[in-house]
Amino acid sequence: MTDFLRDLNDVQRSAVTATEGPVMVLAGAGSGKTRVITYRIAHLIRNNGVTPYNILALTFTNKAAGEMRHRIDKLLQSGSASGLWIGTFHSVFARLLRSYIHLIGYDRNFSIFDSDDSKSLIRQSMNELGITNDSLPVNAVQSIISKAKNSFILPSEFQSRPGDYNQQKAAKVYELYTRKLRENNALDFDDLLIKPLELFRAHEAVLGELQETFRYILIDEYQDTNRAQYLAAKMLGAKHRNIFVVGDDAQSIYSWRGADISNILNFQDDYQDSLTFKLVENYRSTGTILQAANSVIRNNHRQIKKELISNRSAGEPVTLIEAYNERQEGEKVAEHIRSMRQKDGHDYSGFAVFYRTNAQSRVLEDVMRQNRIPYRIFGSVSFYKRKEIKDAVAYLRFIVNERDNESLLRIINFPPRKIGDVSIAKLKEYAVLQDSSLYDAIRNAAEGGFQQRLVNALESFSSVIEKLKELSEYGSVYDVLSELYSLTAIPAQLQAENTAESLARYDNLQELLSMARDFSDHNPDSSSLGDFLENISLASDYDETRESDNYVSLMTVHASKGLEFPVVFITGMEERLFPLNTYEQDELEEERRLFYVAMTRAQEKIFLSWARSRYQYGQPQQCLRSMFVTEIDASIVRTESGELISGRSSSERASSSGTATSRGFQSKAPSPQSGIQTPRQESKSASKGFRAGAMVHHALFGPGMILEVHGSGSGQKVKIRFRTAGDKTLMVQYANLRIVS
Ligand SMILES: Nc1ncnc2c1ncn2[C@@H]1O[C@H](COP(=O)(O)OP(=O)(O)OP(=O)(O)O)[C@@H](O)[C@H]1O
Ligand SMILES: [Mg+2]
Repeated sequence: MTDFLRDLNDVQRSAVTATEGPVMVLAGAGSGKTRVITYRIAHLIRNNGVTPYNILALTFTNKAAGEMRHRIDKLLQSGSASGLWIGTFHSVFARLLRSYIHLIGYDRNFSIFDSDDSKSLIRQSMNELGITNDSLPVNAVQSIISKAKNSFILPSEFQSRPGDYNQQKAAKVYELYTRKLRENNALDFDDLLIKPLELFRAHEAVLGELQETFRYILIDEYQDTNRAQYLAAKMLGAKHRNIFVVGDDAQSIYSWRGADISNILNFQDDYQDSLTFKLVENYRSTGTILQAANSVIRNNHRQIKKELISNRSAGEPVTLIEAYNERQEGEKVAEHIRSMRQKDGHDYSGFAVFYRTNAQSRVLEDVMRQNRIPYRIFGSVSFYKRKEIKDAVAYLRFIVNERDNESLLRIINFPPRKIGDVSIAKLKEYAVLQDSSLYDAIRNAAEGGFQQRLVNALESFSSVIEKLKELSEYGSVYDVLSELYSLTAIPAQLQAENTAESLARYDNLQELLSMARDFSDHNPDSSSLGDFLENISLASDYDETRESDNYVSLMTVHASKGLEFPVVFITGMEERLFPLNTYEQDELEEERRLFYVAMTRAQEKIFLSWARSRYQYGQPQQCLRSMFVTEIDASIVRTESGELISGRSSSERASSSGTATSRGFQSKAPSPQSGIQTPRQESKSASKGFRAGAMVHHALFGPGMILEVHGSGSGQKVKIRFRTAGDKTLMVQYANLRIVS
């Protein structure tokens, strides 16, 4: 046994050394689940002599994979982990598909479409089917298709399912969209998960080979796997059955993406002989932080009871920041960062600022900039989603995959070559007539009877492509990209424009060039364009961080999963923001788990902030403090001046006297009860407004949220969760309830 196992507590060590057969670790935040995976891999390699190539480790982000690899290398004190399969489901499966996808009718050089590309293809499909965005929004269709894919329902099956009119229309789009993806030789993100399943089912020999390769499978954040991921893991692990999963049901926050918490609950059913370990000691956070997190998550009904105790001292109380608007909220956050830096000597990198929705980041970002606090923002418009980057990447993608019409259409007239939509439509027709690809039609345009002007423009385009293609055969990614810049003069144009925006875009293109150089330097063996593109396609918003930099991290709560920071600010603690508009109990519980995730990222100190007024939907809205704040044990929460907080805030009092309007009155989707109303008007229509999820106020019990509504008329009863008084069922007729929002 090697020394490093001493860095683990007894249960962790048992989980690490129980290497054979199915094992699950079910444990709360910060209890060392990720650490156990890391050590287990090191143990398999060092102490059990397993070849790294036979180990498959699946993490939630590429960054987590990188860190894990780095730690394993450190534990083994050599490069002996090379060959290890480690990455996200998406990246590992993309790698597998590069080897085998020809067996199910794609070329190995397939493109990976991001969600914008896929939306554009769905829009095209809808157009062709004569379905307008007004009758059925493209976003809705995209989400229906994605859900179907994640549940592993193929178009044919989806079409034969009974469904309402919209479902049926979506089913048609799904079918055409699938066909178009294939024509483009492209996969969307969901395909990266389901194509392997298709492959495994159709080609048992391939599955057998992979089962043999992956003798040990380890999965982090198992609570957030969806059905396709679950099935894939199960199939790959079926032979050796050395499948090791770690997770925390209280941190399941991706059900909107199809994650299925029952995967964790079913593990024991699937593997009757499995071992389960529970880790109860939290090494990350102070006692106070855990007390705060535990007091909140206790309000969820659906959870596996787990114990979590801190092995650290109580530490500092939670500080609640109250601001009059979102700008002051940001200012206060910046002020606390500045003063804590001076007082406690934290680096900027010791601070993280979280928000529930991306829209909140703009003001926070402004404030950081104005206060000269270095920051980095994750998850808004990610680097790779910027127009100039997408344009350059589209060129690269097209060079690799000539059938990628999405990319082709993006670049054919960029920079402008006077090739308009009408010409493109004609070219498409010509391609169909010739039974050729669109690019072949372009190359043969001279024979197609098109105007000479157009033929010339197309020739100038294809000559750029052909030159770059040739260069990509022997040149590095860096060479290809610099040649692209010079042939198209895109950066030069931006520089010449000389506006703040164009210069920022110029800088981004230069950044892409440095990345290409970096990539070529770090991957001398595989510096192919295809690999570079794969890295780009699979980079997620939260992967953009660089270790050495010293900056404050700004990110959504979703992006914070698995991470830890000494000081955490959770902003926008307001009703209808965090928790976000929720009407269903399930959704509220998911919001609460999100809040739990946010709090448990903190090691030393949590700040919660909220604004009494916030600009939303184009106008300032009055806000109520989040019910989640009240759920935290009041004894450990202090105001900025160090006082205990009272159960209700000043604005809640204001609203109960009928002077303030709540943001909640203006809902995004117009409904009979929407529009700005005063609480007084609202209470007149009170009986109509009683619905699960509505916030109400009771003279005696104070604020609460309706969980269930039973009956109607004079017999109507409602079950309400009061913030301080707990759950009560009341008769509407007598309860004198006022609907707050
Ligand atoms: N036995 C231990 N001794 C010292 N430190 C530990 C031990 N176990 C875990 N830690 C530290 O505690 C912190 C939390 O561990 P880790 O990130 O593995 O927890 P986790 O269960 O994966 O958390 P999350 O649920 O948030 O993903 C890390 O900094 C880790 O290094
Ligand atoms: Mg973890």
